[in-house]
Amino acid sequence: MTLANGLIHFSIIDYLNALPLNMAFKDGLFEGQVDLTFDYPSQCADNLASGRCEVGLISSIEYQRIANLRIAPGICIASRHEVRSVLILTRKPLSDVKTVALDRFSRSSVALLRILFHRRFGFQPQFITMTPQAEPMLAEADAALIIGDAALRALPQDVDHIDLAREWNRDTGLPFVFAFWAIRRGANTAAVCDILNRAKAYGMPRIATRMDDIRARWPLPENDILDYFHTNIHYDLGEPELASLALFYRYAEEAGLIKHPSPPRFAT
Ligand SMILES: C=C(O[C@@H]1C=C(C(=O)O)C=C[C@H]1O)C(=O)O
Repeated sequence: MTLANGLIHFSIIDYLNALPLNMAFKDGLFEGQVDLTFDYPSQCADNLASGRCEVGLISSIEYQRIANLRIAPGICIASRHEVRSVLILTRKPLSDVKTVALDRFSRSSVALLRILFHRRFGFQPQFITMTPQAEPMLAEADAALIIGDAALRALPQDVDHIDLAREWNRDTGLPFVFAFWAIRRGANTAAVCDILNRAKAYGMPRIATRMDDIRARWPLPENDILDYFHTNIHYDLGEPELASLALFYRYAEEAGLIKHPSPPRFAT
């Protein structure tokens, strides 16, 4: 489905972690070719599923829930050790947690948390889904899952912070792939991949030169922002990331979160 005006419709995450991938879109590099919607991860996936967009930056788990997608090769939002922005805040050891408030904008991290409970403890706590705000979440539940920009804000320090990428890496030795670009069947995949590759090459080298603008929107210390992009998050989808995705999908199936997983298929 190409929209009536001939533009390709992209649904894009607007968290700090997506900036290296979306800066070129924001700077208008593809004006006249693309139509943009900025949304939360869960909504990007829903837009792709419903056909409201042709290309979405979506939670990796959603690839298994939406038919006929192709993944843009070589690009993802992933973390090797600590991601810093996908956190379980908890007052109790996880084995004692009975209720978890889930960030309503997440899908991959929700699946990752459920896999962690399934594999480590063999039970699922009760879940409620909430807007990501630590205090109200922790007033309702023993633990809270918070992702993205909300996890980078000041958080209560009198609770434990568990970094989900670190937990995954401890258990598997692998990075974790939170999100990637997925393209609906019928879209011009060559044109889309060209845009996405150009956007990826454009964003990262400009992060350091845009620091004032970035800090106006995300008021964090400059070094924290640079560390986040250089140490916590990475954007290359290669062999370790593919191995990780295969394991993530297998565990998700074992935990009853998805049906038999299809292997990742890439756009050409
Ligand atoms: C690393 C992150 O990855 C995110 C986590 C997602 C999810 O849990 O579904 C989706 C997109 C990414 O923005 C983050 O938000 O901090």
